[in-house]
This record gives sequence, C-alpha cells and structure tokens, in this order.
Amino acid sequence: MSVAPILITGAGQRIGLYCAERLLDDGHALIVSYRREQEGIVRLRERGALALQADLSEPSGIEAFVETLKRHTDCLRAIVHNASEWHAERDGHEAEDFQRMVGVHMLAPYLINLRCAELLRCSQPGDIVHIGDDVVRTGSARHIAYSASKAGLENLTLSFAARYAPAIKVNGIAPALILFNDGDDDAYREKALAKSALGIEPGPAVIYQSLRYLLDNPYVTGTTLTVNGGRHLK
Ligand SMILES: NC(=O)C1=CN([C@@H]2O[C@H](COP(=O)(O)OP(=O)(O)OC[C@H]3O[C@@H](n4cnc5c(N)ncnc54)[C@H](OP(=O)(O)O)[C@@H]3O)[C@@H](O)[C@H]2O)C=CC1
Ligand SMILES: Nc1nc2c(c(=O)[nH]1)N=C([C@H](O)[C@@H](O)CO)CN2
Repeated sequence: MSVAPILITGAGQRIGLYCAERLLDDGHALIVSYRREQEGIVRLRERGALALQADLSEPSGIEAFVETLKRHTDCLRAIVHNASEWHAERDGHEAEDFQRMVGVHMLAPYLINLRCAELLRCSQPGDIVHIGDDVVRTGSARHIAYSASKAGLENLTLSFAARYAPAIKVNGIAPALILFNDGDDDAYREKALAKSALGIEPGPAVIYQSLRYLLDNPYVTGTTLTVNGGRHLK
C-alpha cells in the first residue's frame, strides 16, 4: 500500500464511491469525506479508509473539515474534489441552492486547495483533480446556477495549476452523462442518451480511467479532460 493517502470528497455513493473502491484496489491509502452515513461509507471503513463527515457547502463546514483532516494526516498523495449538489432552478429556493452549489463546487475546492497544498508537497508529485461537468461548454437553461458553479470550478483548475507547478499538478475531468439517477424515467433517459454521439450510459469506470491517467501522467497540468460521449458533435 502506498503511504501518503488520497483524499476524495463525496465518496458515499455512485461515482465517488466507485473511484474510492478502485483506489483501494490499486493499493492507495484513502481518506474520504461524506455528508450522510451510507452503506458505502461503512464498506470503505471496513476496507481501511478513514471517513470524515463534512458538509462542504459553507465556510464553517469546510474549515472544520480541513482542521479534522490535518489532525489525521500531514501528507496527501492527491485530492479529488468530487462532492457535488445538482439542483435545477427551484421556485423560491434559487438563492439558497445557488449559494450551496457555489459552496460545494467552488469554495470547498478553493479553501481545501489553499489549506492543504502543504500536505500535497510531501508527495512527488502531488495531484489535485476537480470533477466538473461538460455542461460548462454550453451552459444549461434548466441548471443555470449549477452550470455556473461548475464553470467556476473549471477556472480554478487553471489558476491553481499555475500557482502550484511544478510540485503539484492540478487538472479537471468534465463528464457528461455517466450514471442516471434512480428517479430518471424512460423518456428522460432516452432524451439524455440521444444528446451524445456514442449514446450510452457508460458508468463510473470511465471516470476512474480518467482519474488514473491524471494521477499517473507526470506531464499533464492545467488540463480538463472531456468525458462526454461526443456530445459536442451533436
Ligand atoms: N452522474 C453523472 O452522470 C454526472 C456527474 N458529474 C459530476 O461527477 C461527480 C460525481 O457525480 P455523482 O456520483 O452523480 O454525484 P452525486 O450526486 O451522487 O453526489 C456525490 C456526493 O456529493 C456529496 N455531497 C452533496 N452535497 C454535499 C455537501 N453539501 N457537502 C458534502 N458532500 C456533499 C453527497 O454526499 P451524501 O450522499 O453523503 O449526501 C454525494 O455522496 C459530481 O461532481 C458530479 O457533478 C458530472 C456530469 C455527469
Ligand atoms: N452531483 C451531480 N451532478 C450531476 C449529476 C448527478 O447525478 N449528480 N447528473 C448529471 C446528469 O447526468 C447530466 O449530465 C445528464 O443528464 C449532471 N451532473
């Protein structure tokens, strides 16, 4: 097992949980953040991961998480910012949702990157990976605030890559449809699949392949990998 742990946020379910398990399979020590205690977190603990509870939507929760993290480690191999809230515009909740998504998608990566760069410098190299969204390329009529917050995250990739080179590489992954949600009906699924040239729901392995590439490639920084099935071709 490699000594310096990898931190992945939002690892309680779906893509984050899948990538956390694959990192463990590949012999990495692992620290995860979660918001709700779920079966996936129990399983990660059983496999030796350190699980830290955190709500990353507000400054106090983010700072408390960083303080707890630093009590458990003084070295990190990588930080993967995966935690995310995906809200369409909701009447009467626009400002609250906007602030929450800017919090989770921008403020949390911003503060964690600033506060934890010292931990990453013990690894050669250190890596930061932001999980964004291909929707940044076009915007979204139904997820305006979500798309804008992910656009901000994509810009953080450029700024932190410039600030932290050469000791730390900073990159992004911009997925389009990877995994449907349980409540997605057939009509929604058919419409979503038709938006890409490849027309499939690929599942989380394609995100882990992208994460693995970024962790293993010593000559890539300031880059956002598009993993969108060719949506830009339609
Ligand atoms: N699924 C897809 O098809 C696509 C996903 N993406 C991006 O990929 C990443 C993973 O997607 P997916 O697995 O679907 O994500 P989910 O919607 O399943 O959410 C991932 C995790 O984020 C955590 N989270 C949400 N809000 C907060 C918060 N305020 N503080 C701390 N943690 C929080 C949740 O924790 P808990 O469960 O404990 O509440 C959840 O486990 C995300 O960044 C997403 O935006 C981009 C495009 C497509
Ligand atoms: N945090 C999340 N972000 C996103 C999700 C999700 O389930 N959780 N899902 C999508 C969709 O797959 C979209 O890409 C296609 O409908 C986007 N972001």
